Amino acid sequence: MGRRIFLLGFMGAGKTYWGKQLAEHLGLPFYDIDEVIVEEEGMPVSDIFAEKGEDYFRMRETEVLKDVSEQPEFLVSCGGGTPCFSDNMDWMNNQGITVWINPSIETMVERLQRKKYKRPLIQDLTDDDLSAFVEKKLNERIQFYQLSQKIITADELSLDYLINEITNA
Ligand SMILES: Nc1ncnc2c1ncn2[C@@H]1O[C@H](COP(=O)(O)OP(=O)(O)OP(=O)(O)O)[C@@H](O)[C@H]1O
Ligand SMILES: O=C(O)C1=C[C@@H](O)[C@@H](O)[C@H](O)C1
Ligand SMILES: [Mg+2]
Repeated sequence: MGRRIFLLGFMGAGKTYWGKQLAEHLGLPFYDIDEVIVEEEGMPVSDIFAEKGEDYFRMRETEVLKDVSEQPEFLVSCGGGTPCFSDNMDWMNNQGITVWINPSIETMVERLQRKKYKRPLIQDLTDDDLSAFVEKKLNERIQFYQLSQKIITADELSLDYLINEITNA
């Protein structure tokens, strides 16, 4: 089984939520790219965007991705945009198994409504605008996400199901 795993997908897909549990279960070192950047920068993602700009964040995201993939084994939870910038998607596909967590738009929107403030791209949107934004942005990003080696589309996931899917990838 591949012991170098990248979870990717849109904001609210559950990359962080499932990544932590999967890594613990599989006994793999866990890295959440957003969390590593926040720790290194000493400020939340929304402050990095506001104070240093999105381009700076994207540069740090690529650096952290490449740093963590130096490890022999890992489970990496990407940020929502990680696969869509620089050569990150090709890089990940060459380094390990890429798994796209792709629940329905409704599910992601519902989750994001509760945690908007953490995510600079959506923090100023009304709930009505959020759904249209997710649909449009997901459409732009699908070209990257769909290069994943494994695609998980079920809305109701369980740890056992995910482990089984990833083990078979
Ligand atoms: N299967 C699930 N059941 C219930 N809640 C979930 C589930 N998956 C995720 N959540 C919740 O939805 C929210 C978003 O999930 P999470 O933070 O894992 O998304 P993400 O894919 O890491 O997004 P981002 O790209 O913004 O980092 C969190 O509050 C999380 O606890
Ligand atoms: O989808 C995105 O572009 C983002 C997702 C989050 O994980 C963070 O990386 C940040 O809020 C940007
Ligand atoms: Mg996350």
